[in-house]
Amino acid sequence: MKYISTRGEAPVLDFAEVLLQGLARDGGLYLPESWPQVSPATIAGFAGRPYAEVAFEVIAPFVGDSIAPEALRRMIDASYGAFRHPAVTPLIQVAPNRFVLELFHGPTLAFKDVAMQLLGRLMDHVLAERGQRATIVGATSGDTGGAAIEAFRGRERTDVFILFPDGRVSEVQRRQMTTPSEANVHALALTGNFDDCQAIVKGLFNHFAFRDRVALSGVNSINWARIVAQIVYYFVAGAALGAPHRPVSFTVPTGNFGDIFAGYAAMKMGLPVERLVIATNVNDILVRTLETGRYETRGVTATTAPSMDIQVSSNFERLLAEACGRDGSAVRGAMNRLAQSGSFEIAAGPLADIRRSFAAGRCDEAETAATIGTTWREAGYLLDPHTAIGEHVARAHDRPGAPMVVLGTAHPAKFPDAVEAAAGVRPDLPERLLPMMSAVERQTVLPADQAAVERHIEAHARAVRGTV
Ligand SMILES: Cc1ncc(COP(=O)(O)O)c(C=O)c1O
Ligand SMILES: N[C@@H](CCOP(=O)(O)O)C(=O)O
Repeated sequence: MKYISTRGEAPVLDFAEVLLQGLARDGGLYLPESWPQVSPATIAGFAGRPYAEVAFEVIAPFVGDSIAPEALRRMIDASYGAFRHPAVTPLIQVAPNRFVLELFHGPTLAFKDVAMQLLGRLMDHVLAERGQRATIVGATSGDTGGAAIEAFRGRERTDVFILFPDGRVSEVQRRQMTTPSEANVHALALTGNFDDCQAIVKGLFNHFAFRDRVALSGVNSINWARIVAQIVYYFVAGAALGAPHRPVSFTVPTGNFGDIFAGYAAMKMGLPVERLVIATNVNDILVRTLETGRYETRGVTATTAPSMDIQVSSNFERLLAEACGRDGSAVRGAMNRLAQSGSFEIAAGPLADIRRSFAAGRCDEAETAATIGTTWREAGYLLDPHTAIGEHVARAHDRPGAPMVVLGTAHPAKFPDAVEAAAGVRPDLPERLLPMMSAVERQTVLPADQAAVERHIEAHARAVRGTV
């Protein structure tokens, strides 16, 4: 399998290269040259099979001959063996036609673990085969950071630097990043918002001298391997609910558009999907885009669903590339306008194409709290604020015929204050995570400034390895 950049001007790469590269060198995001197809008979056969077996069948065509099949299978087994639920991503019915797909049974209680547990192992494997090291830099609005640190802590071939917005993540999220004591883990609290952190990460990738000096790699969903691992649970849920014989809809709490793009990929691979519904909080750039055809950034508002406090939604570029027939110059034009003026217009054809597969809805703070409260009282099920946003939007898009799956992206115990205020019950952290709540924290506070981040990373490389 080969990969091409959304902007059409970067080298065509194989899976292992894409895994280590993160962002393409033309500033774009990698996409597979074509979508592997999964036949209806294969989808039907996924029902009831162990998660790891389905994962291997879905992921292997994307990996091609970059990694030996036995090694890939071992890494998949180890990744999902670490989940605390035997089904890995169980489906819970919350209404006659609606289900929550619980994606938070991994080590850090968020859906990020599903991909990150595998990504850590894949990167380590490829680096070891090549005798290389990498510097991983990631931006987080709360969950990617903890999941990445958990996946890479103590690994000898990688240093991991996570940029998070100071004071804008929950205490549990912050402690997952600041309490690991391994020397290769670096939590950087930036005085800005998530979009500032993400812009700095992209800036580091576009500063080629720095990128090459530190052997920069990325773990955000700009890295195609993240998306690949997330495609699996769409097939697992779809098959459990009757696919390929009946279509299924998914509502996805959305920020950086990675998770829902994985659903789009599953659909392109043959999963019958009725609707992909984008659910946002008041940071609703994606809802406005679907309504008006104009992608326009505005200021970020802090909410009780901090991981979705995002305006620049990276993976939308992948969807735009698809809708524009992989026309790199059209995508480059849109991204240049976004950089220059903070907005771009989507032409009528591509917009109609996007609207055929996607719907969208927003959920404000009062609606989030009300949804947590009513779901607890009526269904006895405790939602975290991100999943509650999905549940609220899903209710408005529920249709008879196709079951609706809401992606449960985080465990309520990651956001105990918001959940307690809304439902009147305080969700408990699993016992294994309790020591973290009184452990010593270690973080560096930096301005939201690319040069300051570069200096910090290079100083570390000099101190530890005598290089750079
Ligand atoms: C709990 C939670 N829900 C939803 C999202 C949004 O996912 P995505 O950025 O893939 O759209 C995130 C962050 O990415 C998250 O951490
Ligand atoms: N919500 C995310 C933001 C980063 O998203 P990613 O999927 O691109 O890593 C977070 O919790 O950090």
